[in-house]
Amino acid sequence: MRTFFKFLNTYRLAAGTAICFMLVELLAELMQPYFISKIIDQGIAKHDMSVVLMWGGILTFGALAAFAAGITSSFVAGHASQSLGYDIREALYAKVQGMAYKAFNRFPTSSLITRLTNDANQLQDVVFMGLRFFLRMPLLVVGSMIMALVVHAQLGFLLAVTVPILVGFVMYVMKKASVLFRKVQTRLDTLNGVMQENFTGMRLIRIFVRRDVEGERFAKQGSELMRSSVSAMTLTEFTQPFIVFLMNAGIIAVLWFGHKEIQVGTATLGEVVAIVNYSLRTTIAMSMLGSIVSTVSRARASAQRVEEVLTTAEHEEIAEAGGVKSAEMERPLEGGLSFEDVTFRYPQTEAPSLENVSFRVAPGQTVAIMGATGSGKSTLMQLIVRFYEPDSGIIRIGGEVAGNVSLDRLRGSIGYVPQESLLFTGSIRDNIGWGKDGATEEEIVAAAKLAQIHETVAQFPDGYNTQLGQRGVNLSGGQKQRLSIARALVRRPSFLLFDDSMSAVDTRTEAALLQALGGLSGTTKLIITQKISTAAAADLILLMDEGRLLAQGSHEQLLASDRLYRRIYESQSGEEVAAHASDVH
Ligand SMILES: Nc1ncnc2c1ncn2[C@@H]1O[C@H](COP(=O)(O)OP(=O)(O)OP(=O)(O)O)[C@@H](O)[C@H]1O
Repeated sequence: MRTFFKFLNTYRLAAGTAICFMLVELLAELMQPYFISKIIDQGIAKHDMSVVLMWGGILTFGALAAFAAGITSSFVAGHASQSLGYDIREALYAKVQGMAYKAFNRFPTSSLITRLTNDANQLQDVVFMGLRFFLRMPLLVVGSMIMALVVHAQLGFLLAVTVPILVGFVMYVMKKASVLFRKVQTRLDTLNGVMQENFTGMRLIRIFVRRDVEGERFAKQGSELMRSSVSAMTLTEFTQPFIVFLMNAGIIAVLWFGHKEIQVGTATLGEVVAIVNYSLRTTIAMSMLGSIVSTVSRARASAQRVEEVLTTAEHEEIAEAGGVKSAEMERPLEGGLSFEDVTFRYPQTEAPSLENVSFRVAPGQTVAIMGATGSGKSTLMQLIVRFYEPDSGIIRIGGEVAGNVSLDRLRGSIGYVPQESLLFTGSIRDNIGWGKDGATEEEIVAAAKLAQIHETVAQFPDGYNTQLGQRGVNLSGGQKQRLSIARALVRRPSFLLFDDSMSAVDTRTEAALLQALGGLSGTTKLIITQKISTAAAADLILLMDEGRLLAQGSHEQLLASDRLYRRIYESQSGEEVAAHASDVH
């Protein structure tokens, strides 16, 4: 809650204004039953029209004042709450963007989305409700009690007894509901997670004919969300009828005793009407407490969830303040790369994913990284881009210790092509140009040519303006891979990292691509691959197994010295002969 109040602090002036106008509205409202009692007792009972007109005029003025103050208060409260919602979403977004990769992995994407949308909305709602009703309702209740006691002490006492019992009850419900609403929010996260997986995996679900199974999974999560929502709502909704019931019993008691008091002359009709009126207003205020309880309970759960993200301590180093970068920071890293006895294990993992790995790559060289799945190839790349820091050992990039280079400079010198190509909604030009701020048309076309995708793009009716659907659905796997290669190449980086990102590219295109990359003499290239043909063309091959570097050397050296490499070579050379034969036909 502390973080939430920090956000609220920015709007203390608006909040104060909304509360002041709300108090004017409240005061005008509280005086109304009193004025009505005057009209009845001093005007109607005594047949004095001038008194009726005078108090009637005051009553009308009071009602208009309440109306105007209410609208102003609502307007200011609305503005403050929407702005606060905006601030919370912005802060969450910035936090998530800057979060260290290992911390980011702790929050499922769907949960982060729920926190940025649903939870931020809950906090926005609670501020509006808070400024408009939280203070007004208790004040209306207390004010009505005081006014009832002022109007008639004995009858007012009835109201004064009922209210504290109800307040105690409401507090109890609020505590219970908070726990239940936290459960609702977690269930919503899970449901969003299932939805996200379902929509992104739509093709797979259809091909595997898993629609029924996935439908059931969705229905199961949906019904769990419904069940926990129902139990939370039941608790809060039960409070309202209970409050109304008790208050109505109080009103009956006021009417009963009021009737007796009027008979013996210790109370007037106007006084009884005023007390009933105050009781009715208290009933309305108390029954609104039900929805206040539910809003506060949800907001408490949401505030905790927002706080969890905002107080995450692990973040990447902050980008240079105000975007002002010195020439030194801007200067790209150039040269080779080395690992010196590097060991790394993922957080909460026992076995190291990289163990005592050492190798050296000269500037401009091409390195092929091979190994079985899970042998640590991608991990090695994640350490180069500093998603994680090594537990021991040193990584040098461009002659500098990677950990000492600013992230902006380090990553600005790298072109990275991920295992799964991820494209954005927009044109092909936008997607390639995304790799470099202000990339020119020539740079985009040159990158596309290098990535062997230019001819394909040129054949599209809209060329580089072709719009890509969500995640590039209207492209083939190989086309997507080549586009994401072009996106990395447009940066003209000093280092290129390919994380098994040519798997969907056919052999002939891959050969052309590798030849084109060979021409980038100033760029150091690291290519994770399963193909001997790619490895054979590299200056250095790293053969990985269970996080260790089994062997390293050129194709010829490894053929001569390493049994595993020879086995892979032999198993693939048959395939290559077959592939070559099919190319010829
Ligand atoms: N985020 C993570 N948290 C914990 N362990 C991980 C994480 N990512 C990978 N690992 C583990 O680290 C080891 C190396 O994984 P890595 O992804 O580097 O393998 P890889 O050689 O690239 O495999 P593949 O060829 O299948 O992509 C594996 O045992 C894997 O289970």
